[in-house]
Amino acid sequence: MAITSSFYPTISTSSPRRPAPFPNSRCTFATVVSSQLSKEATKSVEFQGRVGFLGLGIMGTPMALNLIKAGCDITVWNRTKSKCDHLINLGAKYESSPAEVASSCNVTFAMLADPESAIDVACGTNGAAKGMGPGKGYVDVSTVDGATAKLINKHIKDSGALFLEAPVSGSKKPAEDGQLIFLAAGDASLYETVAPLLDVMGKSRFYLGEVGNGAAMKLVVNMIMGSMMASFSEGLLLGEQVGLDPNVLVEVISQGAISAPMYSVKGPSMVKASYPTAFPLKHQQKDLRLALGLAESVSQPIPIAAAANELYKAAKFHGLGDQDFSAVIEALRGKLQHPEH
Ligand SMILES: NC(=O)C1=CN([C@@H]2O[C@H](COP(=O)(O)OP(=O)(O)OC[C@H]3O[C@@H](n4cnc5c(N)ncnc54)[C@H](OP(=O)(O)O)[C@@H]3O)[C@@H](O)[C@H]2O)C=CC1
Ligand SMILES: O=CCCC(=O)O
Repeated sequence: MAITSSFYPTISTSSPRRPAPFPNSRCTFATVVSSQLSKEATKSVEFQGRVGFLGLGIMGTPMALNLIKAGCDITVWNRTKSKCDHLINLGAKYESSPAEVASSCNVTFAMLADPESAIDVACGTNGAAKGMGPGKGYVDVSTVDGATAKLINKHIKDSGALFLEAPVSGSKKPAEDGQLIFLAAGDASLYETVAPLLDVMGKSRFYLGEVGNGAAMKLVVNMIMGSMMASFSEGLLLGEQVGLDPNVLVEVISQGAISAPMYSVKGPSMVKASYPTAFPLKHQQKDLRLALGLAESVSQPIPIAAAANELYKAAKFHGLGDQDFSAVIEALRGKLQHPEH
């Protein structure tokens, strides 16, 4: 059924059965692919078709794994092939390029690092667009800017296929638990088709209308998150300097109006100067950079985010890019200097 509303949030972990969109596909649904997986599977999927997954990093791996657990017929590709091995051992197929994955699948998801890699994987030589065509769909769940999403949309649409951007809110643990929040925009019929797959990987999904709106929503959310973490870092260090117990400070914050899961989850590790990577700092800085571009496009001042971005840049310059974004606190300890100083 065509979707006419430009904005409607839905919260769902299951979908009604609908006619098979890909009648010739080899996918079965609601089947468990191995006895090893059957113990872990928490959701099954009502989706008939072969599903491609490009990009098996911190997020892509657990997202694809949840699709396998739910009984999907998955084909994977990753730039570093060794990262495919675990999923291949669990039943995933492998193709040696994004184009071949797209060619062999009905819908293909992509979870890439940044705009450059998202464009290269979708539109480059042997990119997914080369394997796309009528009846297929491409869903980019990477965090990119609107211009990138629109460029990829054009390449995919030029092939006759459908396109959806669907960046996610939620980090490594929600990805593992199938608790992500999808911020989707683009072809409404593709959104309907892949809804059962989004419901396997996530706890909720929002359809936001035209391509670019998903990226904008994601960048605004992550701009706020980056500033919150920078501000939290300042508070922890100021408290430390005036002799407060940082663990008590974290507890006080958790009981008040500014309580946030992020502070309760990350705070105790930050107090120990430990930053196990869930959301790499380099990606948070990328999102602040992209949010600054978004703000520039409408002449909206965002001075807090701009200041926070400088901290993340300094932390990245000093080699903390692959650590968790909570390592931004190190840029405030007085030991790191900004690269331009
Ligand atoms: N981690 C998190 O908490 C969240 C991340 N995101 C967003 O999701 C996306 C992925 O994040 P995450 O999984 O953490 O990132 P990772 O850095 O763990 O993974 C990045 C992926 O992109 C691939 N990649 C990077 N550069 C290229 C390239 N030039 N060509 C082809 N592939 C490339 C990597 O391949 P290879 O293995 O070969 O390096 C890897 O598969 C990012 O846009 C991020 O902002 C969104 C929500 C939460
Ligand atoms: O883009 C990363 C978001 C991380 C989160 O929502 O916790």
